[in-house]
Amino acid sequence: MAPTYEVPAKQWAQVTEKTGGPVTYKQVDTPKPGPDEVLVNIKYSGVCHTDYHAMMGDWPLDRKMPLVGGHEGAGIVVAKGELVEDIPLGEHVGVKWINGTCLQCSFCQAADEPLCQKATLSGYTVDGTFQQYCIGKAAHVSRIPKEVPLDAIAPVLCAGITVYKGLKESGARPGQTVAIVGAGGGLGSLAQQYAKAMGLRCIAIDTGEEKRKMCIEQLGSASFVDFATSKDIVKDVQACTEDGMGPHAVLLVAVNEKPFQQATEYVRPRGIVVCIGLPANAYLKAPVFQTVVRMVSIRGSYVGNRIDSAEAIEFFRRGQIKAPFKVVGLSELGNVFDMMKAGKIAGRYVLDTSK
Ligand SMILES: NC(=O)c1ccc[n+]([C@@H]2O[C@H](COP(=O)([O-])OP(=O)(O)OC[C@H]3O[C@@H](n4cnc5c(N)ncnc54)[C@H](O)[C@@H]3O)[C@@H](O)[C@H]2O)c1
Ligand SMILES: [Zn+2]
Ligand SMILES: [Zn+2]
Repeated sequence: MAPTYEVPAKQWAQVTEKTGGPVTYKQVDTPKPGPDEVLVNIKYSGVCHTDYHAMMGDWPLDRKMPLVGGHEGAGIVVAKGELVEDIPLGEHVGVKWINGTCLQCSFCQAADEPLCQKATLSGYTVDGTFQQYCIGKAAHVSRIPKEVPLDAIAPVLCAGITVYKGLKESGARPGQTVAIVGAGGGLGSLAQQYAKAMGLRCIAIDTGEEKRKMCIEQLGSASFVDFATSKDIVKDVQACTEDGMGPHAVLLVAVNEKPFQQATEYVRPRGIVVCIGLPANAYLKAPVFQTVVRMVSIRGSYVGNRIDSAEAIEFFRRGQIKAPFKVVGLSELGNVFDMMKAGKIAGRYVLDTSK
């Protein structure tokens, strides 16, 4: 028999009350699931740079306010609506950025649900995972096998899915080289592990000794270029490839505009530049002549669909994804945002919602 759960009327949450923050740790009402929704007791939530952008109002996309952010939530289904038949109470699930979509439009029909115009976004247009109890559409929560630890899988639910999808979009094939720009952060650290599991060689680009060490010694990148000390990024990145012609693909997961202007210069002829990071007010710029005669492609990649999500979790379950993360209490989100703003986080912070 499926277990039953007692759900408290009030719960702890981190709430953004106005653009620019800060977040306030306080008790709020526990939400109730609608007919096609589940209520998830979030045990752990990763902190993605997107959550910081959401608090700051960095993007030309409306969000709810006040807002409970967070979209890397891992937990247990403790209640569900009457239409939910295939998810038993007690199931381990993940709440990701795409909280729900219409399932009817041409994008949803083609399994391109991140492009659904009616998509609801966790921690952005609906309250997210920086709380103890969070709502997800049953059709969109990700199943997490019971043997997978909920703290370590949390960052996979946005960062992992997104870079896994981005690597697919990069067209890079086993044996080829991909540059990861922003390699020391949450997306970047996972990108190196997925790339390695996919048989790719990585050039990590970020700054500082701690991140260099993590990328080379823990995450298995072949080389590291420090963007802050390099005198010529283009030359230095190209020098990391055997023939000096540059990487076959570039994954841009940095939070600054500058590398978005540089990547087309060092990518290999016929290479693909995949834009994933979303710095505020940023533009892409590339020289037309070199882009044409070197046959360079530039594309965007946005989270992943449900099967990308399931595959990203399965890579983790098989033991192929080991990226460093630090666990602190939900009450400490404000400090995590401060470190994030300063670029001081190597890997990911994960919040324990019980503290
Ligand atoms: N497209 C998507 O679907 C998607 C999904 C999730 C996150 N994002 C975005 O991806 C970005 C990264 O998120 P995160 O959580 O990994 O952030 P993070 O703060 O953990 O990491 C960002 C890293 O970029 C590095 N960086 C800054 N300037 C750089 C430069 N000039 N060159 C190289 N590296 C540089 C920083 O040192 C840091 O290590 C954010 O903008 C986030 O909103 C996009
Ligand atoms: Zn749709
Ligand atoms: Zn995210």
